[in-house]
Amino acid sequence: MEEKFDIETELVRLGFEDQYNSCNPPLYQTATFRQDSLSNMGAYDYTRSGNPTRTTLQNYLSRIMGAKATFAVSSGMSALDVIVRLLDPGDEVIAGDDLYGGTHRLLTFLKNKKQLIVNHYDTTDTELMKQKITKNTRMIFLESPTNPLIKVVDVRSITAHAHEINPNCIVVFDNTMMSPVLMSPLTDLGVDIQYESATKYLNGHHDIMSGVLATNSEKLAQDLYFVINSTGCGLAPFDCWLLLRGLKTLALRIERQQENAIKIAQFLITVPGLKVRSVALPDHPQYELHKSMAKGPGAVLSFETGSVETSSKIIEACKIWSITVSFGCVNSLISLPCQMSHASIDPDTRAERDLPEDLVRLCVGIENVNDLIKDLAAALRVGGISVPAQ
Ligand SMILES: Cc1ncc(COP(=O)(O)O)c(C=O)c1O
Ligand SMILES: N[C@@H](CCSC[C@H](N)C(=O)O)C(=O)O
Repeated sequence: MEEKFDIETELVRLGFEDQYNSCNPPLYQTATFRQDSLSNMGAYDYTRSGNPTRTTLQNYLSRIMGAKATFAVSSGMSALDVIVRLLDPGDEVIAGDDLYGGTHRLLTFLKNKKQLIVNHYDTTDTELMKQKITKNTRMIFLESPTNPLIKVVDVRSITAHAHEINPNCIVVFDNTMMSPVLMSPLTDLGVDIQYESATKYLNGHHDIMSGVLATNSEKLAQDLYFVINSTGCGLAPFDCWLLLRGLKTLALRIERQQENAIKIAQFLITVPGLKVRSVALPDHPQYELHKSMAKGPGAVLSFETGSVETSSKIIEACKIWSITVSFGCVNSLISLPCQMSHASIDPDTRAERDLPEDLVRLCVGIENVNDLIKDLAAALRVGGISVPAQ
């Protein structure tokens, strides 16, 4: 059996074979492959069905994610689209009430078309989840920590319970907020499918859109591949190549982003009047639960100021923090989720789910942390907030 190393080593080791021993994986920028003869198609015929650069990426991701099979597709949302196609009309699914806005949008679209029965619950309430999961629950969608409220879900208990009630229930976990460096839901928490928006940490440079799906079930792997090949959402070769390049520095980037994020959370709690949400802070209500599932808090945090006007002023006064959706990139981003990433959740639903309109989300990058804190402190003052001298 091939020796397996820690993820920091696996990320730079790549571990692929090339006829010329090239140090980096070759880019097979081709749509089609010639056949030797009519009867011998060879390993590849058409890039929608498979491409060697995509195979290199997928094998590498499988080692990193502890998966039997991994697939790279054109975005995080297309990963979710592939997953929901495994369901039959009328199937019952359970989803969190603080899922990423785009996830909520796709599930609501399918619900409104009467293709699925979708019920949203507070997935941080494990007892409630245990009551709601029945033998008819076909799929459960979980995220932890949630984006943008940073709520933590007991993934292990919910998954074990779901499998006990219905062994065919597919538990799907969106690991975009943590990445495989910080959390291994497939191997450690027992979920059936792990997916991530690789547009975020995995790539880390905001120059491609991509999604990855991973599973340890051969049956699910076959079904997922069938959908990917049939719909043609497999990641294009050049984007696979860029993702391979970005992945090599994943552990380093996360380490630095997380270190900066912890210092920023510690700075924000010294500012009177702000309600800070971060799993880096021991007073987070599920600090211990998060620690039991992940190796660190990640680099996304949020805070409330008490008014949308104040939050907007702060966001617009930042010089280093750019007003941008997304996260997981090397540069620091600031946003107002209700008007940006989560605008696709209608205002009534946002209010019902206690998603504060003034919530500011910070996605911390690799810059000098003192510069980031100074910039944020100056912006908070522009917003009329008194900031203690650092
Ligand atoms: C938690 C989470 N999951 C999935 C997605 C979808 O990923 P993508 O933008 O790559 O389609 C996003 C962001 O877009 C996200 O924040
Ligand atoms: N206009 C986009 C918004 C993308 S949000 C990206 C990211 N997941 C985040 O949380 O910032 C859309 O309609 O999807």
